[in-house]
Amino acid sequence: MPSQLGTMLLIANPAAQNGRGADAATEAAHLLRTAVGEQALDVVLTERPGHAVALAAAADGYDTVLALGGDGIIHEVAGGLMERAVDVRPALGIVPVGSGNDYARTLGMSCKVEHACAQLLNAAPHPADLGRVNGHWFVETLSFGLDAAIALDTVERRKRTGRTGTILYAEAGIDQLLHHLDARRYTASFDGGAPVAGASITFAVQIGPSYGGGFKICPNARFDDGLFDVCIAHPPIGVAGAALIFALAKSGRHTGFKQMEFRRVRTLHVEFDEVPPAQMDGELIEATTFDVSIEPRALNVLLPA
Ligand SMILES: Nc1ncnc2c1ncn2[C@@H]1O[C@H](COP(=O)(O)OP(=O)(O)OP(=O)(O)O)[C@@H](O)[C@H]1O
Repeated sequence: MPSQLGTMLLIANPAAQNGRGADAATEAAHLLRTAVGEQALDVVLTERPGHAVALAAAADGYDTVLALGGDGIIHEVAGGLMERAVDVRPALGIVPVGSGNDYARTLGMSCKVEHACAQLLNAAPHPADLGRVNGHWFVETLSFGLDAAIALDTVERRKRTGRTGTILYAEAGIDQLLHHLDARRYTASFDGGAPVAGASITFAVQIGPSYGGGFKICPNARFDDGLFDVCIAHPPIGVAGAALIFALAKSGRHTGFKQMEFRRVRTLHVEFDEVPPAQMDGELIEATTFDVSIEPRALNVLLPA
């Protein structure tokens, strides 16, 4: 079958989803090669964190680069592709094999390898916005506070207890809600406006709607509208209130609470009193000051038909 995707490079994280990435890469390579021919697809497995950035940056001669893994590997591949000049920048496709899969939700990609490959074979490129924070690119989410603390807690907890998946996230979430509902003081300037001082429990800067493994924190965010959607949860929020807001945020029904502030912006400068727990596409970022800007329609991504 002829493919519109041209020559493809599949960059796969064998360690994604606790090691399932390796088998998923074999399955995806078989399915794609069966459809497009042996010659049209090269496959490379990442060997360490950060490796996918270099692999994508060096993707000479490919029309399409596919990232197989979780949001972390998509983040790295997108960052590498953005190091390439625009006229030699392949389109990005994703085969979601992660724990959170937030970008997959935003793009409408299936988390079943077989279905995702079928979607890719019929996909069309569409320009997507990317975010930039302190020199790093991100595809979906940047956030400070509670959800970032949960994400970071899972890493330590996974090592300590060996737990994975929903149980791991539920334990980390309950622990953070009960014991670490910290308000963090910040000063923020939106679109170059006058600085605004405030305190936040969670402060999310979204390209698409999804963060934290499927929470629709900014339910109306669009990944191609040239704007960030910002959601700031202000104190006071008690444990019961936070649990309710989190439960409702799963389906984006938390927006009416008076503690929630929403904005749409192109740039943001935010300074915290001390280093907050912070994540971009699920990866740790450590700083007290964050300069954030949107690059509209920066990268062609493959969207299911
Ligand atoms: N070969 C490798 N060995 C160990 N870690 C790797 C390797 N290649 C990449 N990584 C790192 O693994 C981390 C997680 O990757 P990824 O997001 O693909 O999977 P995940 O954690 O299962 O999914 P999610 O981000 O959705 O939770 C990233 O920080 C990435 O840099």
